[in-house]
Amino acid sequence: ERKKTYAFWETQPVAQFNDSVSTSGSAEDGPIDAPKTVADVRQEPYNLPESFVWSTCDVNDTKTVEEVYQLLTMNYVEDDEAMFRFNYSQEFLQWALQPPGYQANWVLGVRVSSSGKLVAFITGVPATVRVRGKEVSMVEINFLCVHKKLRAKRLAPVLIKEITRRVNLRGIWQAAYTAGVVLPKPVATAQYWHRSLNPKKLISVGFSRLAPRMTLARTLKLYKLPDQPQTPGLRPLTAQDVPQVTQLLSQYLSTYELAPIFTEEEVLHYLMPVEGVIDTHVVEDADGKLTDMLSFYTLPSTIIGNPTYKTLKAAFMYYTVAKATPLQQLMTDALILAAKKGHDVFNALDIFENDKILKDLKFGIGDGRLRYYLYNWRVAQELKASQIGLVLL
Ligand SMILES: CCCCCCCCCCCCCC(=O)CSCCNC(=O)CCNC(=O)[C@H](O)C(C)(C)COP(=O)(O)OP(=O)(O)OC[C@H]1O[C@@H](n2cnc3c(N)ncnc32)[C@H](O)[C@@H]1OP(=O)(O)O
Ligand SMILES: CN(C)Cc1n[nH]c2ccc(-c3ccc(F)cc3OCCn3ccnc3)cc12
Repeated sequence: ERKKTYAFWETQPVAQFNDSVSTSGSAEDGPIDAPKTVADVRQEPYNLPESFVWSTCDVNDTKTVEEVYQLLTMNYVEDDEAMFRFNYSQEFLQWALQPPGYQANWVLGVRVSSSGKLVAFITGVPATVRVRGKEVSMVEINFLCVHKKLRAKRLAPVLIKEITRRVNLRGIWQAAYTAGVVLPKPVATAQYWHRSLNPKKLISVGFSRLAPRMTLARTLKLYKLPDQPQTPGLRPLTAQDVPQVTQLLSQYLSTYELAPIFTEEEVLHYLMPVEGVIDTHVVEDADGKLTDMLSFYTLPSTIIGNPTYKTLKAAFMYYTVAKATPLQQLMTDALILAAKKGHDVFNALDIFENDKILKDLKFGIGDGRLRYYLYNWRVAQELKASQIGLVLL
């Protein structure tokens, strides 16, 4: 639901709900804040409440990434019924937080001074994002987390202001982020959908329910998939494919109003397969040309309080380009590959052209939405989900 007042967000350079609609309609897209230089940026860190200290977290350090994992696995995002909580793996965090150009001091934690216990976290990674035709250097903000015992103490605004300060010190003034909650002010709202891969487990953990007048046997039959992908020439991405895939992906992403601009180094980092983290396949034709690609990432959820099953293994649709192959066929292969790797469910947003194929591929609509936000960047017009070509982890 939408709050009436946002005491913190009303102080920030973000579009507000009560912003007067530009009558002239000619309002250009652009920064909300007056231009600043690095010299204008506050030099000292923001003050934390007594007994807390800032602590940059090196996720390459085994002990530190374990501490980050423990904080998130117990205190990060839950679904609305508090049945599931995201359980990002340590390998996933190392992948997500160390793309080309990453800044160590943008992986920001808060520790209890006396015990050293990690109790809050927020991260930023660099990204070049095209917004309605304008290329903007940004950070993607993610993994904002405050320990359950420290909630509603206004710690989040301090974390947000401090990471903003650190990013500004590097001459970056915009950010992109997504959230399930409504904040001032979404640039787009996406709906999430789920495709059952292991209906028996999903029903037994309460993720899905047996449809009316459906038996379990009939349900298993409904979601059954072939054991092997169907598209000829489908194979895992290799490093040699990166130049071609960068071309293929960049051309496709340029058709969206909000999308990343990837260098070859970023394509190598974000799409090179990492076991249990990111899976990318390409379609190679008879002449050795790459005509399509599909990718999904693995993000399990803890099943809160279930004695039999501990984890729900979910695949999340990432970047997919269907050029020579019909999108429906390519996505069916993604489902087959995810099922083959033991995923219980395949999640997707109704961004890209996904709304055309979700129903035919037997996705069911989810119980919530993911909102897209920009910091210090006004867009004259909210975007439709189908104009979004950006996936945040
Ligand atoms: C130029 C660079 C700029 C970089 C920065 C860009 C901006 C980046 C922004 C961050 C993007 C993160 C993206 C991301 O990580 C993906 S969204 C996932 C966020 N994390 C979770 O949901 C984990 C579980 N929840 C928690 O850990 C806490 O509830 C959190 C930490 C969420 C809030 O802690 P708390 O103890 O429950 O609350 P207080 O400390 O008392 O603070 C209350 C204030 O926080 C506002 N709030 C609540 N949830 C928020 C959310 N998801 N984004 C932004 N703001 C959020 C809320 O509206 C209120 O402000 P208001 O008074 O105006 O209403
Ligand atoms: C994106 N990234 C920033 C993580 C993140 N934060 N907040 C969120 C709210 C929804 C989704 C989401 C995105 C796509 C999807 F198919 C299902 C989703 O959530 C299901 C509900 N749920 C929440 C937790 N466990 C289950 C992600 C996120």
